[in-house]
Amino acid sequence: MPQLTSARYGKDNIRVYKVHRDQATSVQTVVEMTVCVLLEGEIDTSYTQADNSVIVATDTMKNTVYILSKQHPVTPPELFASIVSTHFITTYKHIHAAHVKVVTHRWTRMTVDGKPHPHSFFRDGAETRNVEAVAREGQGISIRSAIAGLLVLKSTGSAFHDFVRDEYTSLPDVYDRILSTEVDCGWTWNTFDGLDHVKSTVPKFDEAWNNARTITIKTFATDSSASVQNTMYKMCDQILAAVPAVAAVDYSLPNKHYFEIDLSWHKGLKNTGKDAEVYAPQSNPNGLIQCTVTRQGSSSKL
Ligand SMILES: O=c1[nH]c(=O)c2[nH]c(=O)[nH]c2[nH]1
Repeated sequence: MPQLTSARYGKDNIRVYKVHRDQATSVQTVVEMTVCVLLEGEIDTSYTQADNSVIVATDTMKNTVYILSKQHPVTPPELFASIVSTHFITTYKHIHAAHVKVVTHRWTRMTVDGKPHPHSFFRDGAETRNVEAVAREGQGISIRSAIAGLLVLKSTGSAFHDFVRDEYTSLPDVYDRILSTEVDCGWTWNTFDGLDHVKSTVPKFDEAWNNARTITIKTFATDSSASVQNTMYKMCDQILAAVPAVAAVDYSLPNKHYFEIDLSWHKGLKNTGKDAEVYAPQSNPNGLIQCTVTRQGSSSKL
């Protein structure tokens, strides 16, 4: 007999734009986000017995996201994701968990003639602010906040040497290399009792995002990097110290390689080692280095 061992469904890629118009100043502020809602609960019969009576239509989920966007603040995203996920577990008795992911895209205010423009914005990069909230009946709300898609590069200040060397190894020790990665940095909050607990934490969410972003950028730039592994661990350590309400910090960093090009075959042109100036950026394969760091004495293990 087959057995349904896990079931979750919902609406992905719900795109929402919300504008706030300040009547007094005529300054407008915009938020654009992409939302995913996935529900769990007593929905097995919809899969096993064609019982649609337990299905909240994914179209209804989309409508709900629009309506809640109108009725509530959409920032900080930690609050909005908690509002949406709590809505689903409190509105439908048979829905016991709601996973809500909110990806906020950048619309940065333009500066025109040295002044912030009241209603014009530009997309300054593919970086997004991501939040995943899971409201689970009787178990509160768990939230992971993240920075994703932040592309960074340093042209020196990074080395990689003294790694395992055996008959499979061809990579030379490098004492000065280019380091580039697309940052995916997440921080998981101590579990919230419920929506009121999230509401009382609102001022901390933007502060944590700012701290994580500043620490990531500053450490990337200033660390004399021995490896991606060591540099990312230093970032985690500082974020844990800066944000006490966070239980764990995680990074996933692709190592975007830039290879030297030997041009000596062309009239003895010197372009390797200390003479290297022109490099070949690589798309693949790439290293992928990940870690999660928690506080000492915490029970969670890697
Ligand atoms: O920082 C690095 N970590 C590695 O594990 C690794 N492996 C590799 O080939 N280059 C690098 N660089």
